[in-house]
Amino acid sequence: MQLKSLELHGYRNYDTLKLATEAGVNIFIGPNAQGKTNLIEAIHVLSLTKSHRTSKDKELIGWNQSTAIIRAEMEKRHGDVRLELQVSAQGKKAKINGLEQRKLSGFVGTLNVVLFAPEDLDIVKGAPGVRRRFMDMEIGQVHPGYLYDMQQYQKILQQRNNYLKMTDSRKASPEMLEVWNEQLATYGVKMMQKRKNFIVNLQKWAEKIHAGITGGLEHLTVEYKPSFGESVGIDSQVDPSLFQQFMLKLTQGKEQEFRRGLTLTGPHRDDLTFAINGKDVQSFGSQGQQRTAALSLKLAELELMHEELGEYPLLLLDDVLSELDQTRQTQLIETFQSKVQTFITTTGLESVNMSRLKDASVFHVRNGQLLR
Ligand SMILES: Nc1ncnc2c1ncn2[C@@H]1O[C@H](COP(=O)(O)OP(=O)(O)OP(=O)(O)O)[C@@H](O)[C@H]1O
Repeated sequence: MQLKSLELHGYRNYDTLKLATEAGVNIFIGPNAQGKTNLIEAIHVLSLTKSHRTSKDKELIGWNQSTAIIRAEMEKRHGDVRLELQVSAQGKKAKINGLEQRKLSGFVGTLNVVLFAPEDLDIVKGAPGVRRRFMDMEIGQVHPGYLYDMQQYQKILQQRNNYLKMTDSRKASPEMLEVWNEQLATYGVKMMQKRKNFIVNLQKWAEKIHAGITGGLEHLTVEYKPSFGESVGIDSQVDPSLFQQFMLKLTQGKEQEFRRGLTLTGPHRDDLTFAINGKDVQSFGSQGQQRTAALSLKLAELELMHEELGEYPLLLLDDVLSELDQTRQTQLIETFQSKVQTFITTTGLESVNMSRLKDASVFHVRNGQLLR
């Protein structure tokens, strides 16, 4: 797929921007704090309706503005599509080809992106919550139904946790808990099976890509570590035995859960592990190995989405080229430039291996304005 144009109104430091984008590599260059990341973020928000930098939507709205508008024209395998997302204090409104979408989940996944930013190092290095968010964002792009299951799961989890916190275990209603447990296990098992499926497929590509980048020296493995149930299947139907295990865990852990006021089992406590040549990357990997592992994961996602969607998503590289040595940059650029529309931000072209770029368009960013 390809973004043909991008239009911003009242978005962060862009009052009005109309940009015709190129099919190949688009480079946004400029000093710090000019609006390079804001542009990448706007494309990401149009894809997922969420920023990768903040969970507070109001931060996206330009100061002294009441609404931020992102519009784009894109070319997809099945034809051209116009997208519009409005963000205001009242919430978000999304339109596809001028038609307002009743649910945002129906909008997510029209434009697909893979973003690689410096903070993605945390997927390997950071806390488990970062890895769960990574899985959720990526699966949600390709399977909007997953987002629905996740939202339902979180809603029930919140209600159940409130109940655990507020209620004396001796006075708790077994009927109420039973209803929550059943709902939690139903949505939770669906999430676990989708996550497992995603990681199994991602691993296949990540291993190959990582070996390519490291000249065959490093063998990367990624494993899904659910909070229980070692043998999670990848079926789309709810696995009855996993459902029963989940129910049993919830029932058996009841006393402890009341004591702590928390649900202690389920996908909200899942994790991922990464190993290079059999050694845990989080504990033993160098900074460079951790960064390369994160990059391999992101590049694997491009291939995975291509398999699922029949076309490549956009690749957004925010301030990461300078972090990679020339060999890794070359590998990255050469692998994808002819098949994936790419957006790169950088403070200077000296850190980009320009000799390897075929048809790159360079835009200079200054204080929320663009010059070609
Ligand atoms: N809601 C907003 N309204 C107006 N301006 C904003 C808003 N949010 C951020 N900014 C401004 O946007 C600028 C930051 O832009 P951005 O994060 O895109 O920088 P950048 O060009 O990527 O810089 P760096 O190279 O440091 O990463 C800052 O000047 C900031 O004050």
